[in-house]
Amino acid sequence: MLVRKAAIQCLEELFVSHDKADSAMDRFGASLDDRERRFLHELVYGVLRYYYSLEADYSRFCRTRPDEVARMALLVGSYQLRHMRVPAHAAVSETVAAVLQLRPKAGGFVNAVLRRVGENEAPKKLKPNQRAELPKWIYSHWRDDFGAEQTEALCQALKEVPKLSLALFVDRKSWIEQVMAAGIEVSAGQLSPYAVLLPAGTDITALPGYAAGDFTVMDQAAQAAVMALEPLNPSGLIVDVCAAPGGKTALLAHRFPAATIIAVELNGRRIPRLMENLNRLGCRNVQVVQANGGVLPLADASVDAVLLDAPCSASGILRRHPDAKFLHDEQSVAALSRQQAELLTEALRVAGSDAAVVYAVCSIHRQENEQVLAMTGLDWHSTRLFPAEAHDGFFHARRCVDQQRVL
Ligand SMILES: C[S@@+](CC[C@H](N)C(=O)[O-])C[C@H]1O[C@@H](n2cnc3c(N)ncnc32)[C@H](O)[C@@H]1O
Repeated sequence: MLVRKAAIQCLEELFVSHDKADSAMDRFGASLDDRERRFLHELVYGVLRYYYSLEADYSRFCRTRPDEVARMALLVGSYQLRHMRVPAHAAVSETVAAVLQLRPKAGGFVNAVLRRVGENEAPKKLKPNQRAELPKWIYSHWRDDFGAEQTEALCQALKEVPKLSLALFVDRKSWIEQVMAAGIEVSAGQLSPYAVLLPAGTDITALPGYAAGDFTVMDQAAQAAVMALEPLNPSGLIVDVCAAPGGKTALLAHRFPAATIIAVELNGRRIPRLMENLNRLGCRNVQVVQANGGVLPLADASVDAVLLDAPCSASGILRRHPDAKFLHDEQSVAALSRQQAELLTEALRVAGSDAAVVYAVCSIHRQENEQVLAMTGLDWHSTRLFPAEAHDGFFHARRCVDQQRVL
């Protein structure tokens, strides 16, 4: 009952205060033990993944619109009934017990509706966005931009639990052999020579080289953005703008060991983790600078390469962060698009005319992809990776060289 109560509180926090799911779980799950925290995670993430079909499901039995606590409880209860192997009577009674603690008056209503959900099959007919488990606005944009078939496939991929993807900083072939010898399923990723894929839920602390910092968790689609950066001078100056928590900085540092890398991060609270990660991963050629990527403390045309991994709406990684679909709307995406263009303009200022420049975001919305590039007036070679079984959704673009900057 305690876990269900925490799940209802986390979801309410997310929907009312727009807090991220992870920070809400830290707050409301603080007193839970490890097993309970895993259950809390499953409930909260499960509801966020299947929100639209769950809402369509229980709404059939509501005559009035439930208040927020009751609504969250109906989602948590319906998720257990439809997607978990919790006995139906426990799913209902434990969820109702949690509601009685939070909003006693809503207990009878939640009980009656959840019982009806349990007695009936899930609705067969859902609207396209409900089937896709997406807000209407995202579904319509994607269907218009990518077509119905591609949208269907990528939405299916977004419902799957993603594989564990690592960036490995030691010889990949022998590491894979070692892991296979231990009876763990593992394969090389196709998008980066550093990538390895393991089953979801693999305990990374049990993998070889964990203590030595031989790898970091990073989706191979994100690694592909780092691979796209090809400076003419691999021992020159590389700037990584928007660097924390430092996954791509670490990959850059290992890929270009003779280069000097400046990792720029605005948020001071994220810098200790960035430094800790770089230290743990043995990156000796990185200087961390706290600065605004929109006003870089660097002269014009002074660097050999820039990677800009801009803040975005995370639409490509919804299966890892299903809360992101509720934390953004069309207005916030438009604001992000403007911020991304400003950061990119500044990245181009510090890059020499023959410097390598890569723009990257973990969102696949055109507003955060091609529309941002269009604002530079330059030609770009861009790659949009749709979410798939073996990787997240990601977008990266490399500036085509041999062109004058038009600012
Ligand atoms: C997408 S995350 C970067 C992930 C990182 N590159 C990695 O691979 O681990 C975006 C980061 O940009 C930072 N950020 C946001 N606005 C910024 C700005 N104006 N200048 C510099 N950093 C910024 C955020 O604090 C966040 O740490």
